[in-house]
Amino acid sequence: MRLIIRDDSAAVGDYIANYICKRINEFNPTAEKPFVLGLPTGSSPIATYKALIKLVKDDKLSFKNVITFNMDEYVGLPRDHSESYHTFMFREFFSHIDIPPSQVNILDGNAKDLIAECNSYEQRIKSFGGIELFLGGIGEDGHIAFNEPGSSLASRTRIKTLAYDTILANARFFENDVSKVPRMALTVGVATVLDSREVVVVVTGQRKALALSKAIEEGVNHLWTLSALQMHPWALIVTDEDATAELHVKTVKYFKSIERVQDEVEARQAELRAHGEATQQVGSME
Ligand SMILES: N[C@@H]1[C@@H](O)[C@H](O)[C@@H](COP(=O)(O)O)O[C@@H]1O
Repeated sequence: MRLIIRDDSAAVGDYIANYICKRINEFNPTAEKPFVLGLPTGSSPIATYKALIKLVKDDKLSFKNVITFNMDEYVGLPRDHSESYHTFMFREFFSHIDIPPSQVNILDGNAKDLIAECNSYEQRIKSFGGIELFLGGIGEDGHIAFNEPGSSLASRTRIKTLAYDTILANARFFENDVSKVPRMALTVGVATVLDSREVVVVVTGQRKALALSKAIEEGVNHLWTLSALQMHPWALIVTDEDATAELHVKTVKYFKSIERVQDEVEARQAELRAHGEATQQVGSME
């Protein structure tokens, strides 16, 4: 796992957007071989979405051959409700980029048969050859998507009852009225996220500091489902300084030093390439 620390959430958003841009452009997607991208909602990824929109507007990135799968959606909230994840995604991202709406996949929390909806979502992901890169966010209790504490680390897309802490945290989007927050959601499972070839998680703000330390400094544990990322061969967490508040100083120093050494290796490789010398591909997958 790699941990990248930036000063604030805007810098985190820029870093992740440039990272995703590089991945999509290197993949060189076509209609026959689209790039499959998993996406989250929440306030944390908004800076990333803003930076991605700018890259599209500057002609540095296109979503024409990208297929997206969102992580989760509330159950029973009308699709056009201002706080549904459908509305959120189009308001904050999809309406501002060149993705054909037919390539957007979001769970239908109003489906007549919710179990069938979850199963067909997993099938749809498989039909595209799996997810290339899953971008995720976390809740204060360390949940990824809506995989609340106690979720099976082998879980797949399913119906999930929300933890009371999450309902309280999300009340800010429902006029601070806890009774208006849906009690259930459809969510991809922890195993669905782990199946993707690469996982990138945005963790910003002091509210997430405890979850971050539990997830990366302690063992894999279903009470902090983000910790399952320790089992993934290609995981990256991008965080701001505020969210590192509960980490040991030595943890922060360690990950900063890894980034510094990686930068040095890449600079050296670029220098060698400039001189026409054969080089090996660099890039750390820990
Ligand atoms: N289901 C979503 C999560 O996928 C998201 O990561 C979390 C964090 O939201 P925020 O970024 O607003 O703190 O909110 C909800 O619980």
